[in-house]
Amino acid sequence: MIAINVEELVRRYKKKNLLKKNEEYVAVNNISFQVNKGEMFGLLGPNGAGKTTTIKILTTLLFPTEGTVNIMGLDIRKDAKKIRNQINFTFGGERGLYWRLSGMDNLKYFADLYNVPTDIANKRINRILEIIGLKEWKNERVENYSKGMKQRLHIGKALINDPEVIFLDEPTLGLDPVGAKDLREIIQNLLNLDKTILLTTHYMYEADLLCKRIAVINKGKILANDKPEALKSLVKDSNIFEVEVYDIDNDKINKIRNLEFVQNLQIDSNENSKLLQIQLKKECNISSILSIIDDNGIKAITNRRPTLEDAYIKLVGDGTSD
Ligand SMILES: Nc1ncnc2c1ncn2[C@@H]1O[C@H](COP(=O)(O)OP(=O)(O)OP(=O)(O)O)[C@@H](O)[C@H]1O
Repeated sequence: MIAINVEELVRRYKKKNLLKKNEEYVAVNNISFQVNKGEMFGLLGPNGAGKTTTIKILTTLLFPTEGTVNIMGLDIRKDAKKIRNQINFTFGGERGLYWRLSGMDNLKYFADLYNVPTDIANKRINRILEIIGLKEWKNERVENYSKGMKQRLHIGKALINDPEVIFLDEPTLGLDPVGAKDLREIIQNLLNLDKTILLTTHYMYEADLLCKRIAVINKGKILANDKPEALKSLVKDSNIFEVEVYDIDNDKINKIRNLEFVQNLQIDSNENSKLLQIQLKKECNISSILSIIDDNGIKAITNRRPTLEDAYIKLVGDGTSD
């Protein structure tokens, strides 16, 4: 069964610039995708790609400009109220919880909002506290929770109406590696409860680990929609060459980018160094790269197999062109 069906969805915003009153900005530009019941589906894309706009439409918070959306067979335009009973969502960040209440009282409050009968709510809340690993902390005020615990409570909040479909917008944003790992396990376990999940994330590793299928979205359009393995095969014929240098100027970077066997170049800047991640065709001449950066103080060189992140960079580009 199809849980989420999106067809030719378009969302335009009026531009905020007062001088260009009637100009519109297309945030979601004719996208279509389906998510099967019980599946975890990932929506990946850079800032401003249109992910949050899409989720807001799917959760009935924003009206679509064009196109159709069905959630559990219900039409987003006609059955928004019924849909709201079958879905829930988290929009990351720390807002939306009552910090002066305990975790348990937060959940009780949200159960009330959904009119869950008290006896069912009590059982459900106990179960939720187990799922999100906050049983021992249930009477502690949320203001004393760590960021990871707050995010777990957000997931708990999203389970309070026992929804069929859950939308998670960047659930692990800003968490430390251990907090993020714990949360990923909790999210993974939601599939055992037969939930359908639509997840947005900036972390490729996370999408690769959790999602059965992934749509890569950029500038409002879907560039690819496939299993992680299939996306990775987009870069199976390339090699990733990583060079860490103390510093490098734009001229040299452009010289490397223009080498005929260089498919992509991504730079991660740290305080004391820059990491160049260079996607190379199979047939390449590494020494010509090294001769360009020879005098820049090379700290480290590695050669590695491509990951989902490399496939993503190939699809979305490295941010140098518009
Ligand atoms: N209310 C609004 N009015 C005008 N433009 C908007 C509005 N909300 C979003 N946009 C624009 O629509 C585009 C898509 O935004 P959206 O928030 O959906 O992207 P996103 O993929 O979720 O990005 P991020 O990862 O940064 O959250 C952006 O260019 C954004 O500036």
